[in-house]
Amino acid sequence: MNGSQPVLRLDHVGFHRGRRAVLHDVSLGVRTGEMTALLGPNGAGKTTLLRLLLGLARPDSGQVWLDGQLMAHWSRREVARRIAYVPQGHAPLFPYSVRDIVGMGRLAEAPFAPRLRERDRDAVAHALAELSITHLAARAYTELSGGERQAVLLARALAQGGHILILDEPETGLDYGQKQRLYALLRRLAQRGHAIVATTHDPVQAARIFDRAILLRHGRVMEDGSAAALLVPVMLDRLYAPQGGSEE
Ligand SMILES: Nc1ncnc2c1ncn2[C@@H]1O[C@H](COP(=O)(O)OP(=O)(O)OP(=O)(O)O)[C@@H](O)[C@H]1O
Repeated sequence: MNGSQPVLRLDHVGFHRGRRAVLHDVSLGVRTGEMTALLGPNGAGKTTLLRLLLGLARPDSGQVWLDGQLMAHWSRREVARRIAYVPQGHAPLFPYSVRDIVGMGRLAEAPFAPRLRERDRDAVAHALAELSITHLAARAYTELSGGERQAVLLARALAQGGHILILDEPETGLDYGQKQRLYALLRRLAQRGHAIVATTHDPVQAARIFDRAILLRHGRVMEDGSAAALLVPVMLDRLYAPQGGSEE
């Protein structure tokens, strides 16, 4: 863990779905140069927490801070310039080309431009090359395999720029080699000064790859600390013990 100020922070955040509390008093900070894994059993609140970090949901109590300002004070476009998101299993209805999908990452920079400018095209080419998928540029996204799609969504996030990258279960559907390349890429981005946050259901890999782990259970932060220290069998047994119908 590094000692820098968090670029993204939840401060005593609570969130409800209808009358049910989904997150309770969650406080955490995300720092540049750091890879943070978010783990917890199904329904623990990981995706909800990501939505709050992305500014897509507003907390019922507490505050979300982005680059030292309340999230609510940033416009959607300003947020998109700072935070890129790689969602899970994204399947558009229309067969856009890979180049078009990655180009959509440039919309926050040039929302009204009729077509991509030269520097947008350069950013797209650079992102495709970084993910080693330049050869897929003209292919229809809808005709790609799951792993290829995941690489395209990552390229879109890279083309978008910004210093915070949030990923929802990014290793889903990837084979062993693709996973290793994904983790190496995330590490390179962290070393270049990105803050990386990813949910994962793979604690064994997360212990090896991530700097930090936040363990979420019943909508509360159970532990927050070094991934290697926290992601050990005794802790994982506690984290993934049957949740039952009520909170402990
Ligand atoms: N649209 C919704 N309406 C009502 N409740 C919801 C909705 N989305 C999620 N929930 C509930 O909020 C809680 C947290 O869900 P969330 O999707 O954040 O969990 P998660 O940790 O991401 O789970 P998973 O690992 O299964 O993806 C769950 O109890 C879920 O049933």
